[in-house]
Amino acid sequence: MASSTYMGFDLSTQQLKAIVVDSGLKLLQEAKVDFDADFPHYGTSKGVLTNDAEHEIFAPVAMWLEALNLVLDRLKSLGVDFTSIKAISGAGMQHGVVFWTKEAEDIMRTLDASETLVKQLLLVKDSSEGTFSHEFSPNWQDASTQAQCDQFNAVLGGPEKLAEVTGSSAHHRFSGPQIMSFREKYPEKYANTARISLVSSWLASILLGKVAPIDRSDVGGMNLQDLQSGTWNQDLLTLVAGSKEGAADLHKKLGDVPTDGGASFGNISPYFTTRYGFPETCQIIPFTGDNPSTIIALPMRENEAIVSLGTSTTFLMSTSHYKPHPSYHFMPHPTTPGLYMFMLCYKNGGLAREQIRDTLNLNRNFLQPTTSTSWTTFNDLALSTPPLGQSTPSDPMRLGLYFPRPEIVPAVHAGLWRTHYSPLQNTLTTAPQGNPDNWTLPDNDARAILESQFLSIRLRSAPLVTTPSSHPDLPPQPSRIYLVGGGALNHAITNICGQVLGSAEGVYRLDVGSNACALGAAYKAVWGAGRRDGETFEAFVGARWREDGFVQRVADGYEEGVWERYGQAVGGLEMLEQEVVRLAGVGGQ
Ligand SMILES: Nc1ncnc2c1ncn2[C@@H]1O[C@H](COP(=O)(O)OP(=O)(O)O)[C@@H](O)[C@H]1O
Ligand SMILES: O=C(CO)[C@@H](O)[C@H](O)COP(=O)(O)O
Repeated sequence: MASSTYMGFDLSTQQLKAIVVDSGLKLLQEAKVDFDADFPHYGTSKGVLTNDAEHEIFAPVAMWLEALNLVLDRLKSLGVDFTSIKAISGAGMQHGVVFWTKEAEDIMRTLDASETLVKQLLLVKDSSEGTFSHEFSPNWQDASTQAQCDQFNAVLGGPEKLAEVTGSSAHHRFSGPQIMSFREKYPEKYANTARISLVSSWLASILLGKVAPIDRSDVGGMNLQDLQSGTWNQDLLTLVAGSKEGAADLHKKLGDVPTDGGASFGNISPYFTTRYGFPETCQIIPFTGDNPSTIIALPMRENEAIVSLGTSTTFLMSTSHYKPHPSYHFMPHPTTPGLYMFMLCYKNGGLAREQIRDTLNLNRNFLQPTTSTSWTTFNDLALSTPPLGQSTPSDPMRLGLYFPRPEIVPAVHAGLWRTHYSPLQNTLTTAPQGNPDNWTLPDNDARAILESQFLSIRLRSAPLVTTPSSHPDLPPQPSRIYLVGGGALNHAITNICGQVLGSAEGVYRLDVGSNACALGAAYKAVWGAGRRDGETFEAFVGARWREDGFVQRVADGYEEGVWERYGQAVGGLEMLEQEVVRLAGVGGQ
């Protein structure tokens, strides 16, 4: 009999990825579906659709259904033996919600394995029939819910109080404000909604054949749960539902949240056993958010950090200290009670870097300037430019903010600002504007955008980092930084990340497969199905983890002199942000 294998999914902005590992955590196979490239008929760009007039960003649920069939077909053609898959878990981009009709579970129970999911589950347009009461899922980049966020921030007595209770102040993308906006905009569809899933629990539900509970960690991206007690906050439910009676109904729509992140939801649905050959006993282990799943792709220790360089940039730490603040997020840890995930999230990550790359390529007049996606010019310029554009430490520092989309941190409208900061006088010496003197455009942007992105992380993570225990002589900084996501493949990005943020033991890249969230999900499946009574995720994975095969050191991290110079620049960045918020007005997130 073949030995057991485990599957992990990641349903992210631009792709659905699936991987298979063995019980020793070894990666066996992986496959992906790229939404824009594989499904041009949905008309998405970078995985989403937009309604610019209302700042809405969303994705078609049907596209994800089609992707699930296709990614499994692809694994099959790679030779994956589905009969040995003992358990499945997964990750979904955070905050997005899917609305189910009351007919949904009946329809899911009676699926015909010879037909595709999309054909059988799709909404029957403008009626309550079908599985989904709304054909789209709001995306985390959506910025349409300012009015709802204002009420969220007010209802408990201010953004600080909301952050203390739910782990975050109100954010446009968070599920609570999104559900409230859905009820106000589409009251009939809301009334036709029997259940509400997050993206992660939605994918688990499809595989399970009934609506799966929301995950203990992903619930931290909703602005709805009291994280300390693990219960829905009644004032917030009442706000979203519009009345006290509505709050009880909303509670039913959301369901209860189990506390054990490893306890099986049950067996896989017969649709998948018949169509793909999964065993009837294959377990569905709770699916979590993509960021919580990323922190379990590595056995993280105190004072270590992950920088995830995907469509969004996120900075993640695992900590036992719950210190909520309106400008960042705390969420329950996906596997381990008593631990939390600290997170900073930036909307302008990979796509903002790509925009500078494309301008540079266009400017160099490459053979096919408009279609070149090569990072060579970007990297050469980033690495050949001195830190902060300074020839000597007394020169003004070049600092920029690159926000093609409204930003979360700081919460500000879209825009592009460049300036000079004098560390000696502690002032901005030129007004923030698009094109200042002594700034060679677009060449100087390559280094400046990377510095700006990492300086923002350094500014906001400072309260969380301590003196590395392995290097007690060094100033407070992460002991180690692990990079994951598409941008981690880029050596200019990895080097500049280490120079700005430090990292006593160096900068590492996760070197297993191409996707950390899917890997974390697969590890959770192995743990959920294989743990002994009371065995923690850390102990279980730690016993199977091999540093030499799983991570690679890609940059030095702390460089004496350079790190200190970036320390001065942090003050300049903070000043630039304040000035930009003053000029452009709060409006992002
Ligand atoms: N060599 C590279 N250098 C810089 N960025 C890269 C490189 N390869 C991929 N990327 C970036 O990675 C991003 C996708 O990363 P990924 O982790 O797959 O994202 P997501 O999970 O959000 O779909 C793209 O926006 C792309 O710009
Ligand atoms: O909004 C957040 C976190 O709060 C994003 O991190 C999303 O969870 C999706 O990120 P990608 O993996 O698609 O970059």
